[in-house]
Amino acid sequence: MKNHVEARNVVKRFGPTVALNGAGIAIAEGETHALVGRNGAGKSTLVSILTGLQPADEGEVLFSGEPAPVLADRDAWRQRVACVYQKSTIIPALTVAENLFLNRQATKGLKINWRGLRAEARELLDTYEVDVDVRALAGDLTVEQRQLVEIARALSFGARFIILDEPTARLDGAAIERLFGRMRSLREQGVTMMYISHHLDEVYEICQSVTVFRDARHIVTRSVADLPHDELVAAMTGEATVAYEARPHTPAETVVLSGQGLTLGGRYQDIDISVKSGEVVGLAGSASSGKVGLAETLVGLRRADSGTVMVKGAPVKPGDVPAALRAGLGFVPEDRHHEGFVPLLSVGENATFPIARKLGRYGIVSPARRRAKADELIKNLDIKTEGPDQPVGDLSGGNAQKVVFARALVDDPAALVVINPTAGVDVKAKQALLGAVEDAVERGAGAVVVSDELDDLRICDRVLVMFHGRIVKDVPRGWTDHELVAVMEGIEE
Ligand SMILES: Nc1ncnc2c1ncn2[C@@H]1O[C@H](COP(=O)(O)OP(=O)(O)OP(=O)(O)O)[C@@H](O)[C@H]1O
Repeated sequence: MKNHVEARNVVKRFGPTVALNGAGIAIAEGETHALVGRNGAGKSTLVSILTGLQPADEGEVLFSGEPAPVLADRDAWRQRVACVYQKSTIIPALTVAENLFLNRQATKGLKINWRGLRAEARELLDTYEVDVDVRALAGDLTVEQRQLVEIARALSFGARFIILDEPTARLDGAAIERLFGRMRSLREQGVTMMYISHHLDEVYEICQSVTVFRDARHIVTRSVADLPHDELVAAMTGEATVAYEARPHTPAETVVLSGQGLTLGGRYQDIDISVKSGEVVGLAGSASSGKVGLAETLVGLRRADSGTVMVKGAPVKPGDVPAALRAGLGFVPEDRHHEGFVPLLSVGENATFPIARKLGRYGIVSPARRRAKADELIKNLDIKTEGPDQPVGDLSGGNAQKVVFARALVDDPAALVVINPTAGVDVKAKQALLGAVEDAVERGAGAVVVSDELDDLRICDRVLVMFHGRIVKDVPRGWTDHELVAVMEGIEE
């Protein structure tokens, strides 16, 4: 079969870091090809080179056997390749129609023909069966809708190669199935796709072949049918890895975090929740269940219309994150780009932010102490970085997530609230992060784990399942996937 896309012997350096070291990939026409590897392996760097956003230092990129266009020729790139990123390329303050026709508006003379623009946008979305209002602001779309708009936009430029970079990281089970349905039909129409994910079961479900990168190099390319799961993991990590075993906990009687009578219009109603020292409580449910809104209320990112949040028995000022942190909460937010870290600050500054007061006198942080603490966190969470002084914005996605985690743990919180804690982290790093939650719990913290991942919920002593804004069931440890999913989907109570 002909190769639709090829990257050969690509080298890319960022200062002292070699992000790609002679790596390559060959993607056959019409296939869905997975690219997997640990955090920092070089996947996103390859994406930026395959989409013409960055030049390679060495090596070449070919589309259908022809050399890639020069970087400045954006139109030529758009006709060849598009990427649906974790972070959207869509502009939130513009409408869907404007986003679709940015830089190619239907003009009448010098004036933009808005009616024409909307009609064209509607026609385009209809062609690709995307049911989204073209007048809606892109910022108001759900993650799923936004991805569909991005795919339609890519196809409308004539691109027959689409890269999906961790597209399921923020989708619930039903939305993932819809995305896969759409990917299958794109494939039937001959579209070639590259699929990046840390969910290896998805790779087996939706891809025909897989390429593994490790430490900036190409390790193997194989048909998924010929590469069993354990061999795939071994290729990624360079060693045999066993599945994570959740540990038993012994909760104390003391309640460290509770919410009483919490209601937030349109999100959740009449919630009572309490978490003991030494206990892990899960929150599960579909995207509309209210679980994230509830967790965000516990940490002060949202303010409930009524009800109280208490940490260690004392009420916390509603809707006030600093007050929640002072009261003893540590948290990992859903959107690390907005609430998680400050990209221009260093790994050390971000990770030790909550304890800045304690690291130096009179509010001045001693650089030596910050560095020592940061070194410890980098080692414990296995963060791949040049060192504590590197800006977090330069880290790979999964490693940035670990910095957010480090920050949540740094002040020995009485209660930990983590939302989709392992989003974007690799199979081995997941184990390190879940282990870090269990370590904190063994030191006496209580934890709330909000997740779409059943594997994350396995460390929970009980899982509260939410449905349409209410807690419908308190499921003790020992559930099967099928049982929990049935309750989450409201099929079974
Ligand atoms: N702009 C940059 N400046 C400095 N280093 C960078 C930059 N971009 C990437 N890197 C480094 O290059 C390496 C490869 O990163 P890349 O983002 O490609 O990894 P990845 O495989 O996509 O990881 P993840 O699974 O975490 O998303 C990392 O060590 C990262 O820190």
